[in-house]
Amino acid sequence: MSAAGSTEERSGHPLTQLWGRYRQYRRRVVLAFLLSTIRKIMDVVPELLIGAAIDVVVRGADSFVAGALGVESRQEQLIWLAVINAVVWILESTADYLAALTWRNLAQQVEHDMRLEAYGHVQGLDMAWHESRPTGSTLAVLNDDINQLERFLDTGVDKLYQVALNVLLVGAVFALTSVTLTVLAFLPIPVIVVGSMWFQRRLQHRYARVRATVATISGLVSANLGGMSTIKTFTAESRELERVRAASEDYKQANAEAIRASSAFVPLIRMAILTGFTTTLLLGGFYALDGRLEVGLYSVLVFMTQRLLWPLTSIGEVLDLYQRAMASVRRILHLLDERPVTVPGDVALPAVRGELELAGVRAGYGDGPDVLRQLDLHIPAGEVHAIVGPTGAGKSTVLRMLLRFADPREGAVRLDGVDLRELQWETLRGRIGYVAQDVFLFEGSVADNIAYGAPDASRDQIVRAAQQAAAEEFIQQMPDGYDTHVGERGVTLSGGQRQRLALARAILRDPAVLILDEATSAVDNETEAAIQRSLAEVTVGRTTVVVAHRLSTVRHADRIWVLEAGRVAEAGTHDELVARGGSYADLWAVQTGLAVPD
Ligand SMILES: Nc1ncnc2c1ncn2[C@@H]1O[C@H](COP(=O)(O)OP(=O)(O)OP(=O)(O)O)[C@@H](O)[C@H]1O
Repeated sequence: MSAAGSTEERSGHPLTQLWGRYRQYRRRVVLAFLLSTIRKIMDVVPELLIGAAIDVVVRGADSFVAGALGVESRQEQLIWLAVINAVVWILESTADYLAALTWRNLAQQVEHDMRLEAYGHVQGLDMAWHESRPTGSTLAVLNDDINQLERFLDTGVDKLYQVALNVLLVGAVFALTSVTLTVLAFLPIPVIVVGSMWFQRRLQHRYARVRATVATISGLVSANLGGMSTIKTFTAESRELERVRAASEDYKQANAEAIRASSAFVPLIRMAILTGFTTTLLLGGFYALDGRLEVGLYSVLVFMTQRLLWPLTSIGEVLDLYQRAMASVRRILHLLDERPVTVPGDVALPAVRGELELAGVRAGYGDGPDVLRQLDLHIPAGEVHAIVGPTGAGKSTVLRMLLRFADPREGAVRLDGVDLRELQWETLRGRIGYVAQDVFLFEGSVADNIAYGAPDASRDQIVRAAQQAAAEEFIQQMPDGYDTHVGERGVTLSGGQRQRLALARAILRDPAVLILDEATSAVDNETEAAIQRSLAEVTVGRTTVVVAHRLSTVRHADRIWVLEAGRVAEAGTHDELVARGGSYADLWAVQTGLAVPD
């Protein structure tokens, strides 16, 4: 099992799995099939009526209609046939409308449910899972693959069913008429079926490749859109265009292969149809001339052969849709089969004091090397502790452990003495305020963003949190103050402003534990001083863990942990560490200008 997640593949055909998964729609599926059946039956009847009409004209009082309805006059018989025909057409039109409505609504409903289920599922997967794959490829499943399934359910299933039902119904008419003709007219069908299966197999892996290339393009494009400023800074536009071109070329190639295979299908079927049609035309004609077959029935059979075989040409198109949809369903189900590794426990602490502890923690990413090695760290409730150290020492990884974005490979992380693995998310993450290095702001107003973790907060509470985070001043200078819209990822705000909003957001929840990852790295000295003053106020009564590069921000901490290569190199108060003359003292000297780095 990799740290990125485990997969629990359910076996079985994708459609069987869907059938099992969406039990609530079974009745609607049955209804849709029923309506499709009525429509198809009504669709075949006019052909029989044509035969009956010819029969009336040729045989008069001896016709099938005369026998069935007890009407002798040809004119009257024809009027009856016209009335029946009108009724059949009305029934067919009604069934057609209702069938289309049922299938399409079903497709929309399944698409909606599946999108919600898949998105909800993705939200529940580990951070490690999210970090281990490009966002774009997850997006491709959530958008393209789910749309592909919708397209198939919308018209594909119905078309496939129509083709199969057609063979059955027309087959029944043939069988009732002449066994010889049935055998001959149906001769092409095994060729078509075997041919279809052969094509299907050839198409299957081609479509899997098409879906995979879609995911690659989506991943690349969404990553590039996110990193547009970097692309522009390095004038890498043409290089990136080239990469997208290569990925798109791959997609085109994969699609071209699939199209080549699926297009060859129709000509093959046309040849088979020609054989069946010619046989019925000639042999049926000879039978009619010999008087072994009624003229009316002969005309029915000729029409029916057309009926039987021509729709089979659309089977290629339907199979195409089917194969694409199945490739998509497999990808969706594969995503749904991903299981989170870090699942919540069931312990709920009534009140969280905020004591934190890492005991003998060994941790890392994926299958990579250990990033934290036998780390012991104890943070008593209510104290302010800082974690410092060179870049890559594992500071952010410690915070990751505290938020339980991942579990340690060895050792334990505890909150108030309880292993995090035993706690409910609400007790753990619900009681922690976290300000990340890279602040994410949502579409909405400034106030909405501050209240993100406490949607019921009053405007007064929001303003108070903003004041504590030293954000009040710049918010008031914005065009609509707290109602100013901040765009996607808060692009209208500076890095420092974003950090302060994130801080206000964390404070508003009144968390027992406040975790700040470089929360003041993007602010100027004056703002930092303002935040420091606010922090002195907001950290009272709650445990605070601060990761910082700028040591001035943490010099008043109750304890400073200096990490080096995943271990605690030294720990103590600022004064103790400076007096000790170790790596912290060196770093302090460099940062305060008392020494120059080597
Ligand atoms: N998502 C990740 N996947 C794989 N390795 C990672 C990931 N994040 C961090 N690492 C690795 O873990 C190690 C510690 O990273 P971490 O971010 O904890 O260090 P840090 O002390 O916070 O560094 P900085 O001060 O630069 O933020 C680094 O070697 C880094 O390469």
